Amino acid sequence: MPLLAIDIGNTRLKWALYATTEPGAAPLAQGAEFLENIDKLADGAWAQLAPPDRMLGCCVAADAVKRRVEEQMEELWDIPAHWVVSSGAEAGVSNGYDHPTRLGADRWVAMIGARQRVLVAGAARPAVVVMVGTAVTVEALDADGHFLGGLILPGHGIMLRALESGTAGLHVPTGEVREFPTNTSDALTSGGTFAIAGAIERMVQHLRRRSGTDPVCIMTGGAGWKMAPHLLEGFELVESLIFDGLLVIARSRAAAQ
Ligand SMILES: Nc1ncnc2c1ncn2[C@@H]1O[C@H](COP(=O)(O)OP(=O)(O)O)[C@@H](O)[C@H]1O
Ligand SMILES: CC(C)(COP(=O)(O)O)[C@@H](O)C(=O)NCCC(=O)O
Ligand SMILES: [K+]
Repeated sequence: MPLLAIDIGNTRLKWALYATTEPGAAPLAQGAEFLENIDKLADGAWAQLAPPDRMLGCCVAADAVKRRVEEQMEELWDIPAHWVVSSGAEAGVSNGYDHPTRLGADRWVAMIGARQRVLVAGAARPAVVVMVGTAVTVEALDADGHFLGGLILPGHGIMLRALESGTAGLHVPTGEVREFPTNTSDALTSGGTFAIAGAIERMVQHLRRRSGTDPVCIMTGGAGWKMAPHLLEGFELVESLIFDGLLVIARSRAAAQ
């Protein structure tokens, strides 16, 4: 029962083809495309795939992007596109958002993937789940799998572009992350990195105070590797977190049928 899993963010579409929904299954094939290239998927990366017989995705990009992806699928396969919508509860995670359906589907799916990793590792513990993509999100899950709330902040690229467009003198190449930056490039790169690191550390503190125990810390997203060396807390970098979450959801929905 090959499953095509798709994660559409504001910068890139990531996809992976799985033979089964077993936890930890390695994908048969996977790839990523910038959104400007998604109209070539049917003629390119997807052309040679073993045909999937189901698809499950999450999308936080515009509806027009989602439709373009559905068109690429229709060119090759006769399967419906199923997109996850955040809800009050799914696959063992409950949603504390004021309006559960307004929570970004990528955030919801990542938390469902993280919750499974926490439970597979042993006793139920609270978790901080960080995604570093176009934007950065920092979520708090309690030991019962309840989403307490989360932060949204600009990613590296948006921070730099905002500073460039809002000032006269900040047009410089990318710099290095330094504790004490001594040039404009390093000051900007370090400022962005430590802004994100600071937000993450605060959420870890908040959750530790709220739950009285050390949370599990999990990070994912295209720019996660940039942040990993600069965090005080021990974060596990899990590239496949959204796909893990999509597999959990696919399995739990199939079991409920
Ligand atoms: N090789 C790379 N290709 C694309 N993005 C990269 C790469 N390396 C780092 N990045 C960073 O990752 C971000 C995109 O991450 P991604 O998780 O795909 O974002 P989104 O889910 O918002 O589309 C970019 O904003 C960029 O800063
Ligand atoms: C926060 C996000 C923009 C993150 O998008 P990304 O960086 O993954 O492209 C996305 O999850 C979103 O549009 N969320 C809806 C608003 C919310 O979650 O409250
Ligand atoms: K994303």
